[in-house]
Amino acid sequence: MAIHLCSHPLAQHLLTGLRSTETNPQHFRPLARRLTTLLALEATADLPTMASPITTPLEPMEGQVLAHGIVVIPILRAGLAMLEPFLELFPDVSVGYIGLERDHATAVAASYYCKLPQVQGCTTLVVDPMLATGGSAGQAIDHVKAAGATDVRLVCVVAAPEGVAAVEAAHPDVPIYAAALDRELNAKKYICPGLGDFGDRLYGTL
Ligand SMILES: O=P(O)(O)OC[C@H]1O[C@H](OP(=O)(O)OP(=O)(O)O)[C@H](O)[C@@H]1O
Ligand SMILES: O=c1cc[nH]c(=O)[nH]1
Ligand SMILES: [Mg+2]
Repeated sequence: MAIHLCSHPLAQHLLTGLRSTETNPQHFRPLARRLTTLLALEATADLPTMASPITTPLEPMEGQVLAHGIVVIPILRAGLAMLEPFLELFPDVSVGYIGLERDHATAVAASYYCKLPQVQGCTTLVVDPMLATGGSAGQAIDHVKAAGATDVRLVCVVAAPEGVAAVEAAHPDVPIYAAALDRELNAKKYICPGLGDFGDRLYGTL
């Protein structure tokens, strides 16, 4: 499976807080932000750099800067929880938005919004905390590839084996970064043990 799991102990500590029913939206949001910082670093650890001549206060030297632009695309609405840490780490990023919502009965995601920046030549990070059936992530990746993205990465908090398999089958070139690979989907296509509906936990909706 093309999944990279974040091995940092802090990631598991933060994820445990997100999973607990005792965590209300007020505490859920900062936990999600802190965990995303770790995931963002993991998902970008191999970004290419290029030489940049600079002068320190002592002497000239050849520094290194990021070689390509970065695009971040949160899948609305839960993916919004993961945007801010990317903006803090990479202030130059361009941001696109893809709106997708699963039908409560069928769990099939329908698209309701798509606004993408220029993606050609950039590293495009699609961010969505939950990879369940993989329907939402697969559709989002279809959109960004149709816009010309080639280096595409998917960053999630919790993945289900079913979603990983679906993304890997449709987009074998797209690596997945997550904090956990959970056991399975239940009959309603929720991830178990999971953390419930991320969007509802984030925004206090039901
Ligand atoms: O892998 P899938 O089976 O497609 O499920 C994952 C999707 O489900 C959730 O979104 P939801 O449809 O609940 O929308 P929301 O973010 O607006 O709550 C989640 O944020 C993912 O986008
Ligand atoms: O477990 C799940 C599955 C899909 N979406 C969520 O927010 N949680
Ligand atoms: Mg939801």
